[in-house]
Amino acid sequence: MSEKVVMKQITKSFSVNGEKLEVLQAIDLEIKSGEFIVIVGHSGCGKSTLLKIIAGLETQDSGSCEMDGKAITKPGFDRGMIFQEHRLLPWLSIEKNVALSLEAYDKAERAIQVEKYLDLVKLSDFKQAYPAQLSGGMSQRAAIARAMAPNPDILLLDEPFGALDAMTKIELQDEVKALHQKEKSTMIMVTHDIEEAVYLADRIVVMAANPGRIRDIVTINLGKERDRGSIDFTIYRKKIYDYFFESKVKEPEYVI
Ligand SMILES: Nc1ncnc2c1ncn2[C@@H]1O[C@H](COP(=O)(O)OP(=O)(O)OP(=O)(O)O)[C@@H](O)[C@H]1O
Repeated sequence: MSEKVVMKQITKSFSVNGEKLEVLQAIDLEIKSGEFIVIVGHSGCGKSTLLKIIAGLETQDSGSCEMDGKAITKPGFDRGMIFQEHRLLPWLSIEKNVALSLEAYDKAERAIQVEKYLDLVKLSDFKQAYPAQLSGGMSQRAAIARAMAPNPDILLLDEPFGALDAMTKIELQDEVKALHQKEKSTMIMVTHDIEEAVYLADRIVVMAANPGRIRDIVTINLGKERDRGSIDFTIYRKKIYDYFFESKVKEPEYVI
């Protein structure tokens, strides 16, 4: 696999109430084409800022961020982004919302892509519905279809399932996982949910806060089909959990 994204010595500060807030410090990260990367870390450690730099929505103060060897300077259809809230336009039907990301396509191709992705996220029967007529999970599925329809090389997911109930979240995790395997796009997700991270990631980037920096990168050697109840899964979950919380229960020794 070749490198899709290469970040070198990224730093980023914001000015808050006249004070300089150092948000990202010396971030070095290489993401391979087709990888599923999940970023975890305490609230405010700079996860979304990192994602926005890859999206071209924020610019680093120093260091470089490249995609396929070219500096990222602005957003583009080669990167799709999904947020915690679906951000669908309420006055457009679901199919028209999805078609919005397909400006560069001609009418016939646009219709094919809309059909394909609404089918993949199981919303074909709701293409003429409006966002207010969909549940939270369905709206998020529509947002996934909209982001994936232009065939982006990279899908950036910023806590996409954070506002969903537990059952819907599990269903959508499986759908995103299936899409990743089918479409072979590179996926970079931010989450607070450690189980979600272990379920989906090829590698988990563990961040530390103040300033935001990479504390560790954990490769998840669990294959593609993962059982949330297996011992190996539980060991990984605890390994990630232990980066953030001191365990009060004495666990048996484990080695990964
Ligand atoms: N545009 C901005 N202007 C000023 N400060 C900002 C801006 N964007 C982010 N920040 C600050 O940068 C820090 C990191 O924000 P960021 O959203 O990247 O963190 P996060 O790890 O994604 O947090 P959370 O998990 O709570 O979403 C926070 O203290 C935030 O207040």
